[in-house]
Amino acid sequence: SSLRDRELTLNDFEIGKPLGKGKFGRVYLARERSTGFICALKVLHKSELVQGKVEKQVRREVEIQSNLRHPNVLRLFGYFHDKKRIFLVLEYAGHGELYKHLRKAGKFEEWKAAQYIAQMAAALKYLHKKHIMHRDIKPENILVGIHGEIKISDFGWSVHAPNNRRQTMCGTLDYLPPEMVKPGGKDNFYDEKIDLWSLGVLMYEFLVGEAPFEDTPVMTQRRIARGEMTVPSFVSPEARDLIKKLLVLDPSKRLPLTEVEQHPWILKHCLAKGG
Ligand SMILES: Clc1cnc2c(Nc3ccc(N4CCOCC4)cc3)nc(-c3cccnc3)cn12
Repeated sequence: SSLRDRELTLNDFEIGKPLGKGKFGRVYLARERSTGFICALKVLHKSELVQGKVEKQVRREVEIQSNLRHPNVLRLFGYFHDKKRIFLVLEYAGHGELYKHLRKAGKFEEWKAAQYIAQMAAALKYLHKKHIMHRDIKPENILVGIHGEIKISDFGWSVHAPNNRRQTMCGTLDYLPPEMVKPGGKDNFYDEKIDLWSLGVLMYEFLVGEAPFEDTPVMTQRRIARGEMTVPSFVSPEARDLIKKLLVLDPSKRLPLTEVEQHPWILKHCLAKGG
């Protein structure tokens, strides 16, 4: 019977090397015995999820990600649990975490950054068409597949737009848009345009090697709220133009994803479709 037709259990898998650990669990290389299918098995401990009050978030991650099919979105093939743990059967991304490649390289060459941003725009367009906003776009949540293509992973924060987030968030503020850092921002309604802002922050970080508003937490919030950032002179004029069209305070004035895909900086570095 095919993988999808029956309840999976841990015995269906041979567990390989640990690939790494995330905030709430470890990821292992695994092979499904009957088919030899290689995948990544993410193990979450129920006790930790309850402590972290994230069980709802994990349920949402599973629900959302298991219905997504896109080359730049990491597949969730299935899940199962035993008394103590939840197991997510995920697509194996052969080249690991994008942020490790970014830290190793310092910053990416413009052609590579443009290809990654084009793939991110395609993935976000797919998600937004399903009224899903990711809300946590950053290098740490992007993996690299065996052919160098990027895969958005970790949908723990994604929700159906529009939304006003209740769950407290932790980790870096660098990627938050103005509408979420402004006082009262948390209780305003915001929509998928927050991912456009994060795409601009991601593009800046790819090209410069650090986030545009990186500072102390208080200063970061203030600089985001005012859109205060400078683009170094080594960044090409076309790239600077696209960054400026994404890092716009007013969400309604941010460049739509279709226009990101057709921006001269993207077309210059990516084989134009049908070109
Ligand atoms: Cl989900 C998921 C699917 N695939 C992966 C993956 N794949 C992966 C591939 C290759 C290498 N190596 C390539 C040679 O140099 C050493 C690392 C690491 C991870 N990693 C993580 C992960 C998660 C947390 C920390 N660290 C890695 C999660 N993954």
